[in-house]
Amino acid sequence: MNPTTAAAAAADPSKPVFLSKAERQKLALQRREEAANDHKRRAVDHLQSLPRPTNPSSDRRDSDRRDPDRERDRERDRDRDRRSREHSRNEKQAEREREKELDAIKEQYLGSKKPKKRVIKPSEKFRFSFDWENTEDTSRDMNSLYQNPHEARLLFGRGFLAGIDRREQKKQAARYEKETRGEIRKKEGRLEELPEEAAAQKQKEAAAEVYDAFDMRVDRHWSEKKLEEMTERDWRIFREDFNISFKGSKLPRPMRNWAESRLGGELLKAVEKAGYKAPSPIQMAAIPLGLQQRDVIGIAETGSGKTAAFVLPMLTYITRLPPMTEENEAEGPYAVVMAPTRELAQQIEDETVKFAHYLGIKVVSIVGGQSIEEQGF
Ligand SMILES: Nc1ncnc2c1ncn2[C@@H]1O[C@H](COP(=O)(O)OP(=O)(O)OP(=O)(O)O)[C@@H](O)[C@H]1O
Repeated sequence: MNPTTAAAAAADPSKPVFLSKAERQKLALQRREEAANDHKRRAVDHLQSLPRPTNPSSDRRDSDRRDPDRERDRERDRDRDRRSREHSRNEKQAEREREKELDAIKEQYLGSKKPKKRVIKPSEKFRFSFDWENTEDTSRDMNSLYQNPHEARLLFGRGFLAGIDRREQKKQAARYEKETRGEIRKKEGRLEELPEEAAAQKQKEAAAEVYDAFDMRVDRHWSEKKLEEMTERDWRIFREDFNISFKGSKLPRPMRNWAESRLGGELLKAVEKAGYKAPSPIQMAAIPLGLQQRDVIGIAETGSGKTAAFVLPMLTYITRLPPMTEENEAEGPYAVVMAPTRELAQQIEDETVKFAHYLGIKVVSIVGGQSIEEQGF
């Protein structure tokens, strides 16, 4: 406002006063500043009027400060709780350790009982399974032919079904025959059964009560059978009788007696002369394998005839080799048997000599600690 206008306004306030642009801008700025200040003041007033948030810890601290005894008591309680918790935790830990130790002892003495992993056979794994059971099928076959399936009657009651008690089948057949005869009689208008029919029926019923020769048939023992008559079952019983078990593939049958062994005639004579009436189980099992020149690990108790079990096939093999002459004698012995002790070496020599003697085969045992020249000749 210039001095002239200001003076004029002061002189007469009711009169409109001309304000220049600069004066108007200045006035507007002043008004805005006042409004902003006013707004700020109101906001501050509002904040101060709000309730102040209380600080609990500071409150507690204040009250604690006021009551230190109570705080000490509380601290003591907390300490006691902590100690009792620790104690029970330690006890539980000790209990667990004791149980573990007990389990370890049990496992050592009773053996572990780890559950075996069940191996699912491929046939079980890939078996096709229907979504429903056969019995759940409630649909009825509309064809009456299939509603009452006919029970098979083999050869009009004369045959037998496998797996079903033969006596039961005979009784059923006799009953069926009686019923059929009755129906025929009715059709023919006869009331009474003919005496021969009644007798035949009685005979049939009586026969159904007893086991016939076929039912009672008992298979012969393997020892009464020829080699070619032996069945798988007979061989199984034979192996069980002599406690013979094998591990390996393409195994030959064990020999049941010396006659069935494929030892040469000379050797069989030697066996007879040695007084070996029947082969021992290890000989039954190992000699056929030895004669096939297979590698064998034979396990049998001491004194069970293991020596003859490998010596006899060895001698059989040697008899097939060309005889020893001046030309080939330097090539070495026909066979070498190694033994872990001198006693065993001598024992094997004695046993081998029993048979080799008849075949003209020379046997020597060579042991450590003695002159080789002395032993070789
Ligand atoms: N089939 C047989 N019949 C009768 N006696 C036999 C028969 N086979 C072996 N013997 C005799 O049985 C005795 C023991 O045989 P052998 O020494 O071969 O047994 P072993 O199983 O080798 O014993 P070890 O384990 O002590 O070596 C020998 O005197 C032997 O002559």
